[in-house]
Amino acid sequence: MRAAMASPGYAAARSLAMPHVIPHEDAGLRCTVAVEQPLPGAQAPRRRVMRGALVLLGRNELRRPVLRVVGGGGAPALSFALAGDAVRLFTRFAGEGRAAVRVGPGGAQVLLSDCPPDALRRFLRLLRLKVTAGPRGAPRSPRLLERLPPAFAVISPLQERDLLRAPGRLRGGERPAEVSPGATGPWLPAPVTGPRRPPTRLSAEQEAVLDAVRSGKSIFFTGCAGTGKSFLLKKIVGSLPPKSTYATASTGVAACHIGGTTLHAFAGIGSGKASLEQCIQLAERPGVRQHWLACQHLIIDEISMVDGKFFDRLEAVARAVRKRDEPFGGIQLIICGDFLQLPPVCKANEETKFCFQAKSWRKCIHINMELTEVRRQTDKTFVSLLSAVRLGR
Ligand SMILES: Nc1ncnc2c1ncn2[C@@H]1O[C@H](COP(=O)(O)OP(=O)(O)OP(=O)(O)O)[C@@H](O)[C@H]1O
Repeated sequence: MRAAMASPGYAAARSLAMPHVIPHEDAGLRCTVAVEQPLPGAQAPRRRVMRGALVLLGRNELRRPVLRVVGGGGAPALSFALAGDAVRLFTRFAGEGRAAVRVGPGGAQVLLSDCPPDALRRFLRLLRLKVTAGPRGAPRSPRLLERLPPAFAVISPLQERDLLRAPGRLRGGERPAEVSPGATGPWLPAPVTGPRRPPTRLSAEQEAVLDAVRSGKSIFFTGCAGTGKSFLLKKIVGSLPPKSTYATASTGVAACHIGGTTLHAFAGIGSGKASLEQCIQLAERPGVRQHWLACQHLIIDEISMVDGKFFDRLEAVARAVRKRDEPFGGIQLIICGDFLQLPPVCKANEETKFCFQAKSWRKCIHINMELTEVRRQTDKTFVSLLSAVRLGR
């Protein structure tokens, strides 16, 4: 319940102040939506783009699944009755936060982009299963409804009966299978082949960290080796909008693990040892500046190896380039690492500071959390030995 309340869909629906459309975690998605509707006689479809729209999956008064798109600025919502067999999903790029839903034989398409990939996958799975399990025999001409259906209700969470009604190949597995654009035949995707891995669930303490990230506050979380810091970071990356999220780490190897880049490559200020003015100039180069401006969520893994002075320099550069006075120029920081592991790399006789000793650390980090449950080993004696070594005992 806590996770559902913290979900983007839940928050988005609350902000609409529409108590009857508060979705559970999977039924609402905040993203950019382009609606393309073919016009009779016209060569190009009519296209309408809505940024920051809320996409809801619900049912109308006939209990048929409906996809509703609520744009900003008080524009009327668009609702599409999902016409059973004519619905097609294009999910090849779901991992990059993009997908398309062709809503009926008329060819109208709802294109979703800049979605948190994990939320998008869950939404598509729910849509696929609910449409499959819903009443068969679609209305003859599925259409864009002119008026909101009087009885739009957010669709219920997946229940056992939905799974039982769905074809066997859709029942298990969290991974949405892919339908390539232009594919013919029934809209249902090909079965996922190969051994099915059990779905991985976050532990309660990992879930609490994810909730804190979703609250929008800047967070540092730590934990000894094997507590699932990198595992959780991947989940965090998957829960944030791709266009404004930058996953970085102090080293290339750590960056690879979370599918990101190094913090130095992102920042574009070299070692950061030049004067602040020079660093700002470097960060304002084309190609670097765009990243600084687009970034809303900056993830930094293996923070123990980032020098405190470099962190202070980044913080000052962020405020200057983004022209915002808030700490780190208003970027949400999601920082992870274990200060009892590797320290910052430095030359002989060079003085270094850990990041938590940086002047700007306290004003930048709002929440500190610790993961305590070791997930890599189950042998308790070995885990306590490792813990003693970590603490230098
Ligand atoms: N919730 C979970 N469910 C299943 N497996 C998990 C979970 N959390 C972590 N793991 C597994 O535990 C192992 C250790 O996780 P991970 O490498 O993320 O730890 P870490 O804290 O980053 O370790 P290190 O500090 O050594 O890099 C991995 O094999 C990971 O897949």
